[in-house]
Amino acid sequence: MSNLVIDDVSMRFDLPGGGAVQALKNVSLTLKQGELMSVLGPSGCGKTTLLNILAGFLAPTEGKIKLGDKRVTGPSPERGMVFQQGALFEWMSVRDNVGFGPSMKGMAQKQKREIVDHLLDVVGLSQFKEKAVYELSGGMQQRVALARCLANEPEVILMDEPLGALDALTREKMQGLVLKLWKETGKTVILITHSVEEALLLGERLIVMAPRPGRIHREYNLPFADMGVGRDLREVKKHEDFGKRREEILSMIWEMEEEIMGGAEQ
Ligand SMILES: Nc1ncnc2c1ncn2[C@@H]1O[C@H](COP(=O)(O)OP(=O)(O)OP(=O)(O)O)[C@@H](O)[C@H]1O
Repeated sequence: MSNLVIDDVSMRFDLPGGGAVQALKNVSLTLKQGELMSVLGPSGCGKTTLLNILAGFLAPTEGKIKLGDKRVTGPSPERGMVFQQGALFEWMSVRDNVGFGPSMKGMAQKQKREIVDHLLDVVGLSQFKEKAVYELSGGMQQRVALARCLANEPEVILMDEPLGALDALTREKMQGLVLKLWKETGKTVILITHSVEEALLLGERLIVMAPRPGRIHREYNLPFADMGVGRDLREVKKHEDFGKRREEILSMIWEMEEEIMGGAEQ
């Protein structure tokens, strides 16, 4: 069981013209294997910076990240990333995109085919194996991105606004798919979103971050992700507590945004 530990992480960006931005300050958090956490917060509070540090794309200026016993010092297939869009190989078929990681590992053709077929079945794209990525809709492309990430057998899946570019209906379907994959695979998942509803639906833990410096402002443990597995998510949204939490968090973020705007106008 590999816990993901964020241990007193701070990140400062030195600016070329002098000065610095404190993007994160003293962020600490432990995620148990298999936990699903969503991250919300106003623009500039350090969400993407935190995800990039977890992915190993950035080294924190202070503190450390550990996955199990291992310290994170760079990117690795054990921490898979799903971006908003544009991270697929457009000219390759769906099958080759999903099989890319296993190919890089030198996996035998037969085993690779089995893994790819299974994952395309899981994400509902078995009929589209031979299509080129550019022939698919945005929602289908994100299904490919999820399958491609899973093909690397990551322990942790990091998602940066993975559903942000989709229309409302497709987004809702994909939220259901994320819940299904989370439950079926037992992976640890961290998902950044700008949507309060999505964060409530897709976070058994939810953190709200605050800016200047980027830090954890509030943390919630929520029942809605578990409730939503295999269910119509619209039913979950009708839950009385869902509405209450949505209003509470919306007001919290609204106030932070107002403060930022106030600061910017001075
Ligand atoms: N490479 C960089 N150099 C300088 N400043 C940076 C760099 N990357 C991020 N920042 C700054 O760090 C802060 C946090 O940025 P980050 O992109 O992590 O925020 P965010 O919460 O993901 O924002 P958004 O919701 O708008 O995507 C911002 O003030 C941003 O301008």
